[in-house]
Amino acid sequence: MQHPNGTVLSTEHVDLVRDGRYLLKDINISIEPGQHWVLLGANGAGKSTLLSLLGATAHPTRGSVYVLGHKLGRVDMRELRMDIGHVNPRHTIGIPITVRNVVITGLTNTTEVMPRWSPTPEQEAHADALIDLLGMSPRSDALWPNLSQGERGRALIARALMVEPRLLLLDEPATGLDLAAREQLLTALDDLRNQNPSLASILVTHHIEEIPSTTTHALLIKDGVVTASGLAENVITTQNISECFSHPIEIERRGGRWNAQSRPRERV
Ligand SMILES: Nc1ncnc2c1ncn2[C@@H]1O[C@H](COP(=O)(O)OP(=O)(O)OP(=O)(O)O)[C@@H](O)[C@H]1O
Repeated sequence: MQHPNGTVLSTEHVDLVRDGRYLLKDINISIEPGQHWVLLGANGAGKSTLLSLLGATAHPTRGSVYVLGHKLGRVDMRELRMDIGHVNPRHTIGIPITVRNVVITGLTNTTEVMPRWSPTPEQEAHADALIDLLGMSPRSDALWPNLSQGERGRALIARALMVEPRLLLLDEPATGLDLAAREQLLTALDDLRNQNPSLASILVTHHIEEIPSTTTHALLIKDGVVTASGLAENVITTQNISECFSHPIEIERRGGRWNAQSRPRERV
């Protein structure tokens, strides 16, 4: 394995081509422990495609991707994925299992608790601690089909954390949440990051209001090309966001969070 303080993730001149079309072009990023990135871009910009490379679920057509010290293509991707927490709100669980068991399945990366397998008391205690961290203790025994969208989102983050990942990937975690549920989720993320100073994370969204205040860096992507990347306060600006979304948008930052408002086009 690699040095504990090493770069968590990096890409060098990465292209991803499908059916003769560039979905990603010349992507260069480097993510260190303790950094929390947001990936912003319009529909179809390439955010999920980039996340699938960074989460070791796809290979680049050209260039190199290093995840947790391993170069993709020279490592067992399945094993590598065990060290990455991946939160996908579209994760499907077809059977009625409890929140606690959903979280426990993070250890085996399965949709149900594996037959003839049971967690150790330490693993059970770890699951309970994560459920508590995400504010889900009162719903620990609730069945998955009976959970609200917001409760599911928080349960899935706890599930992703079971393997104590060094890298947490969040693909539009606030999708479908109402205002209160979104705010609870963002607070839970901020708490999680404060309690795990070496954790690195990447959050994908197209909503500026869904960026947690603990975000340190941002990457803007448009048509598969990075249009800006670096410290969040330098990247999430009126000019950069307007260019990335091809629309005049006014950006404001208040209390660590960002707001976006359409800016009327200037008359010519
Ligand atoms: N396997 C594939 N083969 C061909 N094209 C693909 C494939 N996967 C994605 N695409 C295309 O690549 C582009 C980027 O898709 P991607 O899902 O990464 O965008 P996104 O930024 O996550 O969009 P959204 O915000 O709508 O979720 C889209 O035009 C999509 O249709």
